Amino acid sequence: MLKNNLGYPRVGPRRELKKACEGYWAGTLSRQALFLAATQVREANLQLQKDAGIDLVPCNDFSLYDQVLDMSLLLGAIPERYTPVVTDVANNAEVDLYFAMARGYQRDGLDITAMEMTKWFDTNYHYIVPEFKKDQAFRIFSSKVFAETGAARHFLGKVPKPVLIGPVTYLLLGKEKEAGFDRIQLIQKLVPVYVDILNKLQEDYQVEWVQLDEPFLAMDLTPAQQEAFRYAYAAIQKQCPHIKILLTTYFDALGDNATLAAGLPVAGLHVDLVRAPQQLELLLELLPPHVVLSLGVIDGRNIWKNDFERSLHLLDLAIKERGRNNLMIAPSCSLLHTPFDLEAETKLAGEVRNWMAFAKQKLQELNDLQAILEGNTSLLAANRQAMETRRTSALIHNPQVKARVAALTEKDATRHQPFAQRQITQHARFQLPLFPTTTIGSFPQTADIRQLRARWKKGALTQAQYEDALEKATVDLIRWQEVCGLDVLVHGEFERNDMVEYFGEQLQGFLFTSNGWVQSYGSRCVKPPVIFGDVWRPADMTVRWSRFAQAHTEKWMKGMLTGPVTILQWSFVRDDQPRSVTANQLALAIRDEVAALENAGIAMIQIDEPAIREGLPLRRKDRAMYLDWAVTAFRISASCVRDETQIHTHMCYSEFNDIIAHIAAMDADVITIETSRSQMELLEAFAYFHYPNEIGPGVYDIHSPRVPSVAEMEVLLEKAAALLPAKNIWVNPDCGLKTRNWPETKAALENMVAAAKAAREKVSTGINV
Ligand SMILES: Nc1nc2c(c(=O)[nH]1)N[C@@H](CNc1ccc(C(=O)N[C@@H](CCC(=O)N[C@@H](CCC(=O)N[C@@H](CCC(=O)O)C(=O)O)C(=O)O)C(=O)O)cc1)CN2
Ligand code: MET
Ligand SMILES: [Zn+2]
Repeated sequence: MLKNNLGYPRVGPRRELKKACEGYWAGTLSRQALFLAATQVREANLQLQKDAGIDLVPCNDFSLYDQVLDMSLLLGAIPERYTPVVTDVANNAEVDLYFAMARGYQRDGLDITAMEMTKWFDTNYHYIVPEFKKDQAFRIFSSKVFAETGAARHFLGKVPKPVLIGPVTYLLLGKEKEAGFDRIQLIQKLVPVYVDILNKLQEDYQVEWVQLDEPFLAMDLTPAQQEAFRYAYAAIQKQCPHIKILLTTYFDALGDNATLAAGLPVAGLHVDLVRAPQQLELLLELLPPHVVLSLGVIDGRNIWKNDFERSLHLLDLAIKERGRNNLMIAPSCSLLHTPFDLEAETKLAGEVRNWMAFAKQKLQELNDLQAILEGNTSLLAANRQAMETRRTSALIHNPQVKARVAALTEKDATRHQPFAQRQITQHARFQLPLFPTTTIGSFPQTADIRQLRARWKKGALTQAQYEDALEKATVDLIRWQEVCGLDVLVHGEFERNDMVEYFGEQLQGFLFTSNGWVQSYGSRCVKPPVIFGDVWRPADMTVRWSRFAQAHTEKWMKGMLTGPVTILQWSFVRDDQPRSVTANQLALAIRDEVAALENAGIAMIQIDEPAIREGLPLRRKDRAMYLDWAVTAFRISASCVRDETQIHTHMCYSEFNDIIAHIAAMDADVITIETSRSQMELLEAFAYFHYPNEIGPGVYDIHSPRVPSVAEMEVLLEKAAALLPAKNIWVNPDCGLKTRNWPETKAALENMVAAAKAAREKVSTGINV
C-alpha cells in the first residue's frame, strides 16, 4: 500500500517564506535571496517527506503566494490590465507580474488593482480568483511546475508527483468578468493546455503520477459541470495515455457525484474519509478494480492525533474488497491547513500534547498505520492509550459548562423587544447624525506594536511597561478619531495579537501554540488556538480596555468582541463532540463578556462574525442545519442586554445572497459588511429582502493601499441610500485596518467622514440621495 501525501505547508517552520516575501516587497531583500529562501523551504519539505518514507511526494504544492494564482500564471490567464507589467521587462521578472496580480501594482504612475481574493472552500485560506473573458485564451505561460518538478526529481533522486488544480475546478474557482457566457464553456479551450502540460511533465521529467485536485466533485454540480468533468478527463486520458492521473477530492463526500467520479477514466481516485467516512462502502462498489483508491484517513484540517482504530476499520474494509495493491493511504487533504511541527511546541503540557499531531507527525502516522497493518501491535496499543486518556481526561470535561448548555432555551436567544422598538429607544439615547460614521475595530498593527508585544512576551518589558505603551497608542487613536470627526469610536485593538487567538488565550478549554502558524493568505498567517475541552470564561476579557477607552472620550465607544461562530471556525476544534455544542459553550462565554461590558457602561457592543459564511457546509442539503445552530449561537451571545444597548456585528467575505434571511435572523441592531469592491452589489439582496435592521455597507476597500476619494465614497453612499432607508445606513470601511499603514488609513478615513457629511448635507437640503 503506497503512502501518498497531497501537499505540505510552505510558509517554512519559522515563517521563513513570509519574512522573505515581505522583505522582497519592501525592497530590502533581493530576488535571488527570495528564491533562495523558497528553495530552502521546498528542499526541507522534500527531505522531510523522503525521510518519512512517503512514496508519492508532492511537488508544485509550494507557492510563493497562492496555488490558484500559480495555475493562472501557468495557463496564461493573465488579465489585460497587467500588460504594462508584462511588457516592462527591464523592471519586472515573472515573479513581479505574479505579485502584481496578487497585490496590485503602484509604480511609475501606474495604479493597477489586484485580483480578487476569496475563501478556499470552508477554510480560512484565501485564493486569488481567476478572471475570465468570453474570448479567454490559454497557453503555457509560466514554467514553475516544470522547474519545481525537475528540481524535486534531482533532489529526491526519484520522480515526484506534481500537483495541479484540475481543469474543471480551476474554471469553477474563477469568475466571468463580462456578461454573455458561462466559464464552464471554456473547458474545450482549457483542456488542450492541460494535455500539453501533462505530456511535457511525462516526456521531460518521466513523471508517473500527476495529482489533479478536483474538490468541486464534493460540491453540488449542474449537469453542464458534470459533463465538463466527463469531457475533460476523457480527452486527457486519450491524449496523455502514459500518465497516471490521481483525481483528488476533499472537504466533503462525493455524494451524488460518486458515480461520475468513479466512472472517469483515471488511474487513481483520492477521497476524504475524515469528513466523509460513510462514502467508502459505496466507492468500493463503484470503483473499477484497476483504479487505485487513495484513502484519506488522516485529518488534514485539524491537529488531533489519528484514531488508529477508526482508520484501521476503514483500511480493513478496503483491503478486504480490493487487496492491498491498488490502495494508497493519505491525509484527507493537503497538510497546508495544519502547522508544521509539534516538536517545536516546547511549552505544551504533556498530557494534551500527547493527543496532537501537526504536519510532520501526520506523515509519521501514515507509516505507523502501515506498520500496524503489517503486525506492529505496540504502536496500536500506544495510540489506543492516547485516545483513552483524551476521552476520559478531567482537563476536558466540566459538568457545570455542560449543564449550562443543556439548560439553554429559546428565551436565552431572544432580545426583550423586537428591533423596531429597540431602534426607537436607541436613537433617543445615542442622538447620532444621519449616516453615522464608524470603523470596524482594529487600527494599524505596526511593527512597533508587534515588537512591543514580542518584547513583553519574552519578559523584556514588564506588564506595566507594556500596558503603558498600549494606553498611549489607544489614547492617541481616540484623540485622532475625535479630530477626524468620526461619530462612534473604537479603541483600536492594539492589545490583541489576533482577533481569535486573543480570546482563546483568555478562555478555559483552549490552549495555544507558540509556533503553530498556518497560512491565511499570501504572507499573512494565523496561529489558530486549540479548543480541546469544555469552554468557559474565568474572568473578564476585554472590559479593561473598553472601559479605559470609554473613560477617555465623550463620544460613544464600541466594545469589541469576536463572536462564537468565528472563534469556532478559526480554531482547531475538538472532534469528540458536535461543533454546535462547542459553539454554544463559546456563545455563553461571549454572552458573559457582553453582560460585563454592559455593566461597565459600554453602550454599543460589536460581536464580529466574519467567518459565519465560511463555515457554511459545501453541500446545500447540509446548510439549513448549520445556519440554525450558528445563528442561534450568535443570538445567545448577544441577547442578554437591555434594549438600549446596541449590538453591532461585522462580516467581511459577505457572499450571502442566499443566506440573507439567516443574517436577518441574527437580529443585530447594526451590521457592517464588505461591499466596496462589488460597488454595493450585495446591498441589492438586503434591499430585495427588506432587511429590517441598520446596515453599514463598506465604502472603503481596506484590502488595498489605495486611498479612496471623497467623490467615489459619496457615489457608493448614494447607491446605498437608493436601496435602503436613510435612517438605517451607517458609514464605515469594509473591515478592520490592522494590515494598513497610518498615512493611508488617516487619509482614507478623513475622506470617508467628508463623504458622510456631504451625504447628510444633501438630505438636509432636500436633494434626494
Ligand atoms: N484568525 C484570523 N483569521 C482571519 C483574519 C484575522 O484577523 N484573524 N482576518 C481575515 C484575513 N486574514 C488575516 C490573517 C492574518 C493576518 C495577520 O495580520 N497576521 C499577522 C500575524 C498576526 C499575529 O498573530 N501577530 C502576533 C505575532 C506577531 C509577530 O509576527 N511577531 C514577531 C515579532 C514582532 C516583530 O518583530 O515584528 C515574531 O513572532 O517573529 C502579534 O501581534 O503579537 C501576520 O501574518 O503577520 C491578517 C489577516 C480572515 N481570517
Ligand atoms: C476579519 S474581521 C475583523 C474585525 C475586527 N474587529 C477588526 O477590525 O480587525
Ligand atoms: Zn472584517
